[in-house]
Amino acid sequence: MTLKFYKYQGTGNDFILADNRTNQYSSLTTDQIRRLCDRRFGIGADGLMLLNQKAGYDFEMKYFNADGREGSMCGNGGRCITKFAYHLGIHRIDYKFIAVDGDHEAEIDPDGIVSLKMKDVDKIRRFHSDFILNTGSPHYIKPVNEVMDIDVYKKGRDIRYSKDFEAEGINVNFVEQVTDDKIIVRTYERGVEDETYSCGTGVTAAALVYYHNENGFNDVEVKTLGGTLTVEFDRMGEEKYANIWLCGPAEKVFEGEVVVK
Ligand SMILES: N[C@H](CCC[C@H](N)C(=O)O)C(=O)O
Repeated sequence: MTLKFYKYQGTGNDFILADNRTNQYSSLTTDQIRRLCDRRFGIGADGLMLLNQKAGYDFEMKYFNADGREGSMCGNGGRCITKFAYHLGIHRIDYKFIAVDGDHEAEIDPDGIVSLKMKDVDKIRRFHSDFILNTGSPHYIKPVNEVMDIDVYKKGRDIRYSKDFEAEGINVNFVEQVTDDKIIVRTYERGVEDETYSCGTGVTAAALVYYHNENGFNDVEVKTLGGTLTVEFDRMGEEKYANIWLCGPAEKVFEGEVVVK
């Protein structure tokens, strides 16, 4: 099969996208997706997404991690696929799409910034001196000093493959607070099994945890290795977070065709 693909990135979290509205790519296998995402044998990406047709929605987002397996929600992916939908001619003021964790809304600013509404969060678990929560994907949040000096691959891997998380896996975020409304996040991603330049659901999780700690923000600027995102949300009483929006750039990098064997 020949795959017509589009490469996108959102703060350095990069994806292969394909228009699957006629189901022509639905038969892609785990091995084929893993190979396409491989940075030496393939196009190279943190994940692959299919844009599917879905009644009642502008589109459906089907997301696969770089290991070829279907992942849980991807925040940067959701922002990139919205831009992709726009480029395919699906023009809306308010996009409505469905992903693995349910319904999402998204908007594209005149300056190209894409904002994505994330699912509500109603539980943040304490785990020793760290935190665990699900923002569409499961996240482990570890507060640290000097996040740039951390060996994210090694330390992230140790947590991800520890007894508590080995079976299901978890995404591990190391977070440094810079000022009252600014944090830096570095993420070890499950399914990529490496550090990525940015993880949207991880950035969202980190922003919520810092509010949960009553540091008082509801509009948090988050720096990642690949750029800056903002997270806006309302805290509705104890441990209930709603109207969570993840905002930042999402750009097409190139497009092409590849023969998939
Ligand atoms: N990069 C993604 C997270 C992908 C989730 C995936 N790593 C999984 O746990 O299935 C993001 O921007 O939110």
